[in-house]
Amino acid sequence: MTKIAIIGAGLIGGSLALCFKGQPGLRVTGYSYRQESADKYVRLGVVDEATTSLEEAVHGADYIFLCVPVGMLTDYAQRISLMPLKSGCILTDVGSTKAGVAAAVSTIKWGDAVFIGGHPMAGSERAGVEAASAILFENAYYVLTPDENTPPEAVDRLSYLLRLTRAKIVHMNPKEHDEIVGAISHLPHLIAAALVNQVSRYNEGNGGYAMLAAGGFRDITRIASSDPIVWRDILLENRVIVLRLLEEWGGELNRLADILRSEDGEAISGAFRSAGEFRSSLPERRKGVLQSIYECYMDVPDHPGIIGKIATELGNRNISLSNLQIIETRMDVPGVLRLSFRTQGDLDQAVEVLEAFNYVVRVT
Ligand SMILES: NC(=O)c1ccc[n+]([C@@H]2O[C@H](COP(=O)([O-])OP(=O)(O)OC[C@H]3O[C@@H](n4cnc5c(N)ncnc54)[C@H](O)[C@@H]3O)[C@@H](O)[C@H]2O)c1
Ligand SMILES: O=C(O)C(=O)C[C@]1(C(=O)O)C=C[C@@H](O)C=C1
Repeated sequence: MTKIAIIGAGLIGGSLALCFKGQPGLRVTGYSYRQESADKYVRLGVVDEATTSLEEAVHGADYIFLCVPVGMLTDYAQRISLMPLKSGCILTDVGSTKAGVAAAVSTIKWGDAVFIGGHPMAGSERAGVEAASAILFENAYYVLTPDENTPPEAVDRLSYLLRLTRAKIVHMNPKEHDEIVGAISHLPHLIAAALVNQVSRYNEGNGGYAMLAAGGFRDITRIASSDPIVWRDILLENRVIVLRLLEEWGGELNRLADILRSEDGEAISGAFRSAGEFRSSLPERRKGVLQSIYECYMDVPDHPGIIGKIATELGNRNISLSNLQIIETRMDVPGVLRLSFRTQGDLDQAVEVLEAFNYVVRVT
């Protein structure tokens, strides 16, 4: 039996555990610092067994996944390095920052064990084992950060195990990782939190802000609900890069303010045009729980029964809607409806049908 120890089976650790549990020849042990959580891991069927003893969790393990907040990773790595480990054991982490941990673990004596940094580029604003999902990583990128001293055989072995996540493994240098992920993940989380807090302050004086907050606000701020401790640690760890990115973000905002001040309509539409072009060129994840969404938006007149009519027309053609949301609707202007589908085929067919009914449809 191959033993996999998951240290902290929250959203990410629990999702990894679900990818491995029940696979032939694999046995998954969860570790939590709290008995209550360890019991929950077993009750929810995320692991085969769970313990609050770190030593017991890592004893005889072939793979150890450190899935705790970034600020605790080095401490856990150090403690584990002092415990008896199985020869050839591979330790890896899932932390959202890579350079700090890589530097810290490079000073640890691992004996026969090997440490390989890792970071699955998938997640959500939810936290805890209840949010874990076996398909979270499907088709996402999974970054590994081996260095020149990492035995290629160990990288191959870890990559082979990770095939069970159905993620796409890529290798990257920790510093480059932190620079890129700082811009595409850490900065956006800060911006989302700042925007929500700004609006929340306005709302204290006038509840209309929360009342009218519709699709646009919700779309850009979903990640503001992310776990406070997880994000405290990520941002503190990558602060040098994030502080520079924030300065550059300030520059972007100043440029936008300038063109607005000078009422330069061409420059404003240019900003949206170039942003839209880059956004549509982003590679899409074709599967997976969080991003298996193929969406279009359509303007709908505020007629009673219009939504039922749209759903019926699609249903009559066997086009399955996975979600339908009214983003905005007022008596005097068309509302916006967001239609979500599980496959590109359903989306394409739906657009064809809706356009045949003369609806204006936009695909994101
Ligand atoms: N949330 C995401 O979208 C995402 C995506 C990729 C990687 N990550 C990384 O994954 C790691 C875990 O994040 P998550 O989103 O699964 O968070 P989570 O809160 O769902 O899970 C964190 C786990 O750490 C444990 N933990 C918390 N405090 C602890 C303490 N004081 N001592 C011991 N264990 C403790 C919790 O019990 C839980 O099992 C982090 O390093 C994070 O950077 C997160
Ligand atoms: O989809 C989300 O909610 C996420 O926050 C996932 C996300 C990201 O920013 O893309 C967050 C942190 C990670 O380390 C990797 C992925």
